Amino acid sequence: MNTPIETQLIDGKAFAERMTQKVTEEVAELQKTTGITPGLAVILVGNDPASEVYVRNKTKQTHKVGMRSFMHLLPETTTQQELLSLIQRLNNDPDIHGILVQLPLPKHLVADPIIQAIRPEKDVDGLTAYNAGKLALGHMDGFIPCTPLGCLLLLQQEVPNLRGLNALVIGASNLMGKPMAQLLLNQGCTVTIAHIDTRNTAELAKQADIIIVATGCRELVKGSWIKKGAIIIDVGINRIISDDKKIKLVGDVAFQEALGIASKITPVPGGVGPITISCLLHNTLCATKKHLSI
Ligand SMILES: Nc1nc(=O)c2c([nH]1)NC[C@@H]1CN(c3ccc(C(=O)N[C@@H](CCC(=O)O)C(=O)O)cc3)C=[N+]21
Repeated sequence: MNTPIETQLIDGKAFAERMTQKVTEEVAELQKTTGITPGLAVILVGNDPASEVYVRNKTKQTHKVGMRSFMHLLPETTTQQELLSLIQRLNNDPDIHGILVQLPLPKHLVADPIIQAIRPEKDVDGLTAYNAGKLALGHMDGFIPCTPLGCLLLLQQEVPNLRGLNALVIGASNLMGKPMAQLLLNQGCTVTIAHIDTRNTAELAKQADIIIVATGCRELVKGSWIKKGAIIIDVGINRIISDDKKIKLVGDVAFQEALGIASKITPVPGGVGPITISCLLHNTLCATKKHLSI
């Protein structure tokens, strides 16, 4: 009864590369026909090492697809007003089609008013009330946050029809868990959201055909929580010091334990992370096209 099954690793890197390739071709085509180059502004406040890695990756990829990247690295001491002024400036800059404020912000800043100051047409992170509301209404023409969008595209590749499946989303953030749940609901899944106060997450997980976990809690999901044949999307990125004293990335799923139980799983690294960036570039291209009304 408990014979292990073969677990397939979902290659997020290959998926991301295909997506990025398509964006590259479309950017070239857009330039040829309109002379316009999509521009993405990324704002990073302070010097959180993990955020610096992501922002550097984003810049590199933005250039790779032929877009312009406008990087704003601001000191830890930046005030709320300074950040708001910068957003206003970027909102009005015709060379900029997408604006992303890297989260989390330093503690003295209040993120929500800053995010809400972004013009919804340039909100490639999909975090403004307008875009979040669109998604909640089931409209797919607003901007969808990059990580949940990437998870959905990946899932759709693996399971063409998601209708009627039990999906458990663990984590309820505005950036990931909430929009993920909305997307899965729109696809006809029966969606449960577990979060920090949920008392029976393991029990809920055992019922799930799909588990998507984004908590920042390393190896939270144990092998014993997983239903045989379930599909696991691991959004967690936790840095640990391994036995050989090297920094190693691990996800929110006890990966070794999941092998032989899950039918498919995304590895960390090389799973969801690279797709997030491809989706950001995709959203920036969409923002540029919308701006040009094409
Ligand atoms: N406003 C905002 N929007 C975001 O989309 C956003 C954010 N804030 N804050 C932080 C999270 C995290 N995030 C990642 C992007 C790329 C990788 C990525 O490339 N990961 C590689 C490994 C990179 C590494 O070495 O850390 C991988 O998983 O294979 C991971 C995570 C975007 N986020």
